[in-house]
Amino acid sequence: MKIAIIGTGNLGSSIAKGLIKNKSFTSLYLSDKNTSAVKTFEEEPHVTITSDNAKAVEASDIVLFALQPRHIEGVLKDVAPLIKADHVVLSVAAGYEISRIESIIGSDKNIIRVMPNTAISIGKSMTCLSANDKGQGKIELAKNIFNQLGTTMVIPEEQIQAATVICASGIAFWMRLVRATTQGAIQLGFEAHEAHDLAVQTCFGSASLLIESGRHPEQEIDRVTTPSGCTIEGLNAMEHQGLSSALIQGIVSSFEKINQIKKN
Ligand SMILES: NC(=O)C1=CN([C@@H]2O[C@H](COP(=O)(O)OP(=O)(O)OC[C@H]3O[C@@H](n4cnc5c(N)ncnc54)[C@H](O)[C@@H]3O)[C@@H](O)[C@H]2O)C=CC1
Ligand SMILES: O=C(O)[C@@H]1CCC=N1
Repeated sequence: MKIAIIGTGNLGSSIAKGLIKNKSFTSLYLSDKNTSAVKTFEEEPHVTITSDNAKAVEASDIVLFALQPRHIEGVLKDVAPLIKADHVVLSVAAGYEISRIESIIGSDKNIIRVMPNTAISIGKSMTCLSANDKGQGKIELAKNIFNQLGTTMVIPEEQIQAATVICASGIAFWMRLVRATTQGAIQLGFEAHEAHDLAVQTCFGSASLLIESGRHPEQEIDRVTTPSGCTIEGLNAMEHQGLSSALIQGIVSSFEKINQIKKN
């Protein structure tokens, strides 16, 4: 596969790292106005670092646009004449609908919206995919790429905005929970690095329990909350402070922010 990533910032460089780790390409062009984030990859075999988007598009079959929503339109317009019917165009831009991409490069092109997260750099992304009519024929190709970098789910485009919040922004939400646990552990007397290690491994164990058991989180909570014990005391104190409600409100606020981003 000959892949180009246009925009190698936080997410583009994470995807590049995952692809390079997996060696899942015959050619990988990494194009950005500022290539500092991917300089470390320039010695990798079959990887080309460039600031020439057109060159990257012309050299590739799959073009992934990892640009901020406010920048993607200009770049799409620049390279539109170079995008052929055989190209597979992938966009990770939050709130930037397929219809807007089609209005620039045409609805006769293979277009797939991809919503991964930064865990893609270590092959642990939850990636949601949604294609236009022409792109339906390439959805298996996209699944093959992103299933090597984590797990995928094909969803209707109407759900990509929610997937952005749950799966992409979700990394930051879970990181904040880990950080808060670490702060609590420090208050209880652990050194910061010890607190971090305890919090991270417990978080990893919790997620692994759910993945491997297939059980509901509350079933696992019931296995921890000894009657009159410390766990239920802590959980109820958190809920009295609005823990679940705060998380849900944050998710909804994040979703609503994307509506504003769409208007830009
Ligand atoms: N960061 C994340 O965890 C996720 C981000 N996204 C989406 O991915 C997109 C990128 O987000 P980030 O990586 O966080 O942003 P970023 O700002 O870190 O990266 C964007 C890159 O685009 C480059 N760029 C800007 N104009 C360019 C041009 N004309 N030609 C070439 N490169 C150009 C910038 O130099 C920058 O390196 C956004 O649309 C965001 O909504 C989606 C899911 C997760
Ligand atoms: O925060 C943002 O807007 C982007 C989309 C999801 C993660 N980062």
